[in-house]
Amino acid sequence: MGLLVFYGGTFDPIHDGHLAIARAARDTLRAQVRLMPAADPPHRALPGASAEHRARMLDLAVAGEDELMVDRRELRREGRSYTVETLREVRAEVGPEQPLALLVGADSFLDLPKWKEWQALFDLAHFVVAERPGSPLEAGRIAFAAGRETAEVEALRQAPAGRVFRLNQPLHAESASQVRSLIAAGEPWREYVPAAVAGYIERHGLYGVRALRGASV
Ligand SMILES: Nc1ncnc2c1ncn2[C@@H]1O[C@H](COP(=O)(O)OP(=O)(O)OP(=O)(O)O)[C@@H](O)[C@H]1O
Ligand SMILES: O=C(O)c1ccc[n+]([C@@H]2O[C@H](COP(=O)([O-])O)[C@@H](O)[C@H]2O)c1
Repeated sequence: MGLLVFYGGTFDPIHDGHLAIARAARDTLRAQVRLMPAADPPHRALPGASAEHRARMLDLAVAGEDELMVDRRELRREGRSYTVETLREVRAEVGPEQPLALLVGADSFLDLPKWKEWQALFDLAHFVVAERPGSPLEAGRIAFAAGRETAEVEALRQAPAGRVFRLNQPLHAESASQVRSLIAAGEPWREYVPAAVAGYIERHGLYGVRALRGASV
C-alpha cells in the first residue's frame, strides 16, 4: 500500500529548508507529501502572518511540484492544532491499514515527549525525521524512540504506524525566525524563500517588509 506523508508546521513563512525536506521525503520515500499549516500551533507564540497568508504561501511554493500538496485541515478546526487530533481525524478517513507518516525536523522530534498524548502518535503514524543543524539526534536524546528506528523505506509500507526513519539529506540551515528577523531588520532575506513566496510577502507587506523603492505594491 502507498505511504502518505503529512508535513505539519507553522510555515511562518515557508522557506527553502522546508521545501528541500519535503522534496527529499517525496523522492526518498516515493510518496505524496502533504504540507499542513497549523492554525494555532502548540508550544509557540502566535505566528506573525495569518493562517490564510501562510497557507497561500504554501500554495505558491508547491505550485508545479509533483506530489507535494497543501492540506488545510487544521485551518478548519477550532482551538490549538494538536497533532494527535489531526492524525486521529486522518486515520478515521483512511482506515487502520493505510501507512501514514509524519515528517518532522530534528528539533521537533527531540521535543516530542512534550506533545499532547505523544505516545499515542506512534499508534497513528510513522515518523520521518529530517536532521537539522543544532539538533543532534544522539541515541541518548531519542531514547523515547528506542526499538522503533529503521533504515528501510519498505518498513514504512509494511506497517501502518510506529517506526522512525531518518531522512538522509544535506543539512539546511534556514529557519523561519531567521527570515522574519532579516525582514524586520531590512537585511537581505529573499534568497532563503522561494521567489513566488518572496513576491507574496512584499505584495502583502508581511513581517514588516519595507516596500522596494519605486515598486508598486
Ligand atoms: N532547516 C530545517 N531543517 C530541518 N527541519 C526543519 C528546517 N526548518 C524547519 N524544519 C522542520 O519543519 C517543521 C515546521 O517548521 P516551522 O514551520 O516551525 O519552521 P522553523 O523554521 O522551525 O520556524 P521558526 O524559526 O519560526 O521556529 C518542524 O518540524 C521543523 O523542525
Ligand atoms: O500536538 C502537539 O502537542 C504539538 C506540539 C508541538 C508541535 N506540534 C506540531 O509539530 C509541527 C511543527 O511545529 P512547529 O511549531 O515547529 O511549526 C506542527 O504541525 C505542530 O502543530 C504539535
